[in-house]
Amino acid sequence: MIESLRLLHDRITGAAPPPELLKEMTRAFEDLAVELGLYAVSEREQITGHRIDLPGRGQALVPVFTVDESDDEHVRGSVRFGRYYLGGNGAAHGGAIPLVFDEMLGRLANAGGRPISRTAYLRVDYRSITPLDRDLRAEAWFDREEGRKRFLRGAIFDGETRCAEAEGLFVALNPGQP
Ligand SMILES: CCCCCCCC/C=C\CCCCCCCC(=O)SCCNC(=O)CCNC(=O)[C@H](O)C(C)(C)COP(=O)(O)OP(=O)(O)OC[C@H]1O[C@@H](n2cnc3c(N)ncnc32)[C@H](O)[C@@H]1OP(=O)(O)O
Repeated sequence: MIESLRLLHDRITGAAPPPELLKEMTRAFEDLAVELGLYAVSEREQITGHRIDLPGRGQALVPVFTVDESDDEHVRGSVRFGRYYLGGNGAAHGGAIPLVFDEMLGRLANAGGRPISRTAYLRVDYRSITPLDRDLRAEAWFDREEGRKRFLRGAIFDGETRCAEAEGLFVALNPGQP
């Protein structure tokens, strides 16, 4: 379902259907929303975002980061920004790129049985445009750890071109901290 939703996001962004079809589709979306509303659950019970076995954890917010290899200190994989993430002129939106870094760095920060941490800051440097519809190489790694503070870094490449890089601080939560 989430795969279909991602495709739909891309197609909606890239289409200009005639007004009659737009009306028809809008009604169909509204009907779906009403039907899904009948099955609303709490955050704990929801499926999206909680299925670590599914691409993108089964959520449609963040472009899917596919892991090729990983250990407790590094992760290497690929990411592809579809049309939905267009900023302008073929380049990914500057807000979509930190989404991917937060996901990659955040997942790594919490990997290896470490206690859950939250992002305290995320700094992103945009080195070159990040093109849409291309498989980009993405990497994240642990820089250092100081008590509850975990400093991680990451980068996204298009071939040899460094598109963007990030540094994040993740702070391990104290017991009972939301
Ligand atoms: C995580 C969810 C898990 C869900 C599980 C689903 C299963 C899937 C598994 C995995 C997928 C995960 C993939 C996604 C990951 C995404 C993660 C996010 O995006 S989290 C949302 C955005 N972040 C917030 O909402 C934080 C809001 N802020 C806070 O809650 C607090 O400020 C927090 C926890 C960051 C720190 O607060 P304090 O009260 O616990 O601790 P203090 O004493 O303030 O800081 C501790 C140390 O850190 C430094 N520090 C804190 N913030 C700093 C900052 N912004 N810059 C520099 N230093 C900072 C402080 O100076 C202090 O350092 P000194 O010990 O004195 O050396």
